[in-house]
Amino acid sequence: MSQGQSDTATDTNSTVPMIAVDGPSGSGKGTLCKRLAKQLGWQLLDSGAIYRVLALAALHHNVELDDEEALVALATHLDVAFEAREDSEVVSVMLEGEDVSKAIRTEECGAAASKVAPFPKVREALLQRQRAFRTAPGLIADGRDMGTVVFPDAPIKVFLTASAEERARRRVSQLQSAGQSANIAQILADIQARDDRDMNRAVAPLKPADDALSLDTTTLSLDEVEAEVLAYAKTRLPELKV
Ligand SMILES: Nc1ncnc2c1ncn2[C@@H]1O[C@H](COP(=O)(O)OP(=O)(O)O)[C@@H](O)[C@H]1O
Ligand SMILES: Nc1ccn([C@H]2C[C@H](O)[C@@H](COP(=O)(O)OP(=O)(O)O)O2)c(=O)n1
Repeated sequence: MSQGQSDTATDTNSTVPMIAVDGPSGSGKGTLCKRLAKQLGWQLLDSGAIYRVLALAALHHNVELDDEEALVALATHLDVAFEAREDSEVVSVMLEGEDVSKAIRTEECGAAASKVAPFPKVREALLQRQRAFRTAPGLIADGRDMGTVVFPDAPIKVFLTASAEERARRRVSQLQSAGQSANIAQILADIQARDDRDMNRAVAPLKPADDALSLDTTTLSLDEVEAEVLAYAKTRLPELKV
């Protein structure tokens, strides 16, 4: 099937084990998923990076963030690649051959990604590209609709939450460690605006799948979150080697 065509509700590689991790910005999905992928030796899908790259491509090509048809054309032909560097664990995100790993991580790009994401045809155009990541030995998928739409038959689904205030504090420390200045009130407002857009869109809204483990990480350390998710994963897939 070519990208952009509609598909049935399930993905095609449903025998490959996987963990779907969804949740709002700053709940700890990215950090948890990187740890799990390393621990299990599985593939990693950072679906948010794909939406961020699409938003960046729209800015580069002067496409308005509300022009659905133009965004669909961009999404269908999006020249995005995830390149592992030989000398480190870092994965570079490439757009049209250019390393955009840093450019896509700004709060502005996150907000722009959340604005291109509500369009149903845009999401459909990116569906197969995401499902193609489900290859042996397994997949850790990070996003908003991994457990509900992209991989509804994932055997393990986790939904991370944390209070908006805690998520804003985490984002501020993250930006400060990267040498950037950050205003907590502004970051909190950005997080709340993004939550509102992501949770209230008509298609693939941010919400836990019915069969997901919901975990509030507000007062948990990263180690505690990882341990709890791995313990849960073992109950669902006893053959898991951890
Ligand atoms: N449970 C936690 N305790 C403390 N810091 C956390 C926790 N989870 C995530 N963080 C930190 O918060 C920041 C945002 O986490 P990240 O994994 O990027 O969230 P998300 O992918 O959900 O937006 C990172 O700097 C990360 O190290
Ligand atoms: N599966 C996904 C992943 C991200 N998105 C959209 C909505 C999000 O606000 C943006 C950015 O997602 P990303 O996961 O990179 O953002 P955070 O790291 O959680 O701040 O993309 C989506 O609609 N569906």
